[in-house]
Amino acid sequence: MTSHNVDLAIIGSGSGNSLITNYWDDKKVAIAEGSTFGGTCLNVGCIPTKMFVRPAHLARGVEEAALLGVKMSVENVDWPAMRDRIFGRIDAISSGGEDYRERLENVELISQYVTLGQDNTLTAQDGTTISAKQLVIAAGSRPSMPNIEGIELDAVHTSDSVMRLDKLPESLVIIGGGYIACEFAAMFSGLGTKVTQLVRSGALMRQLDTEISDAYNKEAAAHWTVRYHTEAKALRQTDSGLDVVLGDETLSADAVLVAIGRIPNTDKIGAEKAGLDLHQDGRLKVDEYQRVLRAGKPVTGLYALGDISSAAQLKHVANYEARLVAYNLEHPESLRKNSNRAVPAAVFTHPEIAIIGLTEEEAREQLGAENLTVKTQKFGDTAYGWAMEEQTGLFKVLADKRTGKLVGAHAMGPESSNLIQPVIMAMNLDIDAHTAATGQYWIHPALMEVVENALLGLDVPDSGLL
Ligand SMILES: Cc1cc2nc3c(=O)[nH]c(=O)nc-3n(C[C@H](O)[C@H](O)[C@H](O)COP(=O)(O)OP(=O)(O)OC[C@H]3O[C@@H](n4cnc5c(N)ncnc54)[C@H](O)[C@@H]3O)c2cc1C
Ligand SMILES: NC(=O)c1ccc[n+]([C@@H]2O[C@H](COP(=O)([O-])OP(=O)(O)OC[C@H]3O[C@@H](n4cnc5c(N)ncnc54)[C@H](O)[C@@H]3O)[C@@H](O)[C@H]2O)c1
Repeated sequence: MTSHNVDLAIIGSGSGNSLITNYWDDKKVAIAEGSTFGGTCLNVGCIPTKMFVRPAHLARGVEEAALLGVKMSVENVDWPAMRDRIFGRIDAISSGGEDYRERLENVELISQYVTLGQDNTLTAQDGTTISAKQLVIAAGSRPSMPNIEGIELDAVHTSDSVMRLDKLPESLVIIGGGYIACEFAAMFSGLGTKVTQLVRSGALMRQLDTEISDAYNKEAAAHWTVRYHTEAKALRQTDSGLDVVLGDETLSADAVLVAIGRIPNTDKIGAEKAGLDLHQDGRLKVDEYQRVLRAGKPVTGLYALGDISSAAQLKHVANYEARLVAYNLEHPESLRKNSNRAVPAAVFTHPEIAIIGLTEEEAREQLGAENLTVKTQKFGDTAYGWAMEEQTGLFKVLADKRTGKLVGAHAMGPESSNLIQPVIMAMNLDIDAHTAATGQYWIHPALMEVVENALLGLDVPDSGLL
């Protein structure tokens, strides 16, 4: 039986892989990865999805062009070429990263699933044991599946498999109304698939600020079919695809995509058996230094990061936590705390959405309505918005009237994920709204003027700048 004694062991090769800095060059490290090297973001998450979003966006360009007096048509969507270009790049990056780790003398790559034992030990599927001075759990999350008849059928997909389909489905039923469902609904419908999205509640992306959520739901429903208050009761194989039973009614589709949330892999690593503290949703509990808790106390030398412990299942959060854990592993005598700064996110659906901080409802509750100032700037009321004939985009900012402190921003429209960054910067660096608006030049007539105008529209104290 093989056993390894190492200075550092890591479960998971997503953000966990970046913990292996030069500091470990003269020390022993083991990294366990039971699936494809590189984790979710690279192989089945952020990167391939956005590589599909781009061609879908181009295909949708026909709509915008028509508004501007250019008649275009999409001749052909070559799904196999698109898919092979995307995974031709991604698979090579994954296997290149794996080869690199395998070649490093100080690193032991364990290409198997492992489970936790006592005192920072791990056991692999073939019985290999790893005993580590410090251990990091970065084992991520996986798609959650509803318990309905037919869920195991071949034509039922999750985000793990739907991007590798042999051909572009003519029709697709998507179950779910969150990030993944809305990104794939926009992507497949943009490429020409007839998409029907089934949502249990009365709104897609219902956690959004209500003004943005209302605007987004209107736009989504104008581009693909959204069925609210609708649940799939059973899925049945047919000669041509699947029947999706809704109750009295049945929909037919080539394929079904399930996107109803992701569950942390704590069960897979045996976290409960190892006595580690869990949140109700199955995440590991960690303290402000990312140390894993057992009976409310941090376990010496045991850290967690990313989807397995974070409320925000986002790659920039996993990467930030990896930088923090890397620092703390290397400086056990002077640990640094998680900044707990506001977490931004963007949803690459159509139209694109970006968010940071409080919604208007939350801000009213927290600051008091009388202390809140809000401005919603229409993209269509700026020079570049005219150039684009933009009719739906919104950029909303919220601030404390008394101090000018920005407390949130919510955007829907082209390039929202980029446009929101100056507000993220102002919020993180504590720059008040008036200084952010007037303390710099804003390039004219760039689309970014949407943000300038939104900030200028707030009722906040004058910074003295012009
Ligand atoms: C379709 C999709 C699109 C997304 N798009 C975005 C986006 O645009 N922007 C964004 O910020 N976030 C996005 N995300 C979320 C983002 O991908 C995750 O938050 C991030 O990848 C989490 O990183 P991680 O290191 O915590 O986990 P992962 O990258 O999932 O890594 C965990 C690794 O651990 C391995 N593992 C698990 N259990 C074991 C075990 N017992 N033994 C050995 N190995 C194990 C897994 O195989 C996996 O490779 C998306 C996610 C999905 C699914
Ligand atoms: N652009 C991005 O940053 C990005 C993109 C994709 C995924 N992600 C991350 O991945 C996470 C998971 O994405 P997701 O879309 O799977 O989850 P989600 O939490 O965003 O949305 C899940 C949706 O499924 C619904 N739902 C839950 N159970 C259901 C059931 N049994 N039947 C029908 N509907 C049900 C929920 O009401 C919700 O609308 C996201 O929360 C996000 O953090 C981020």
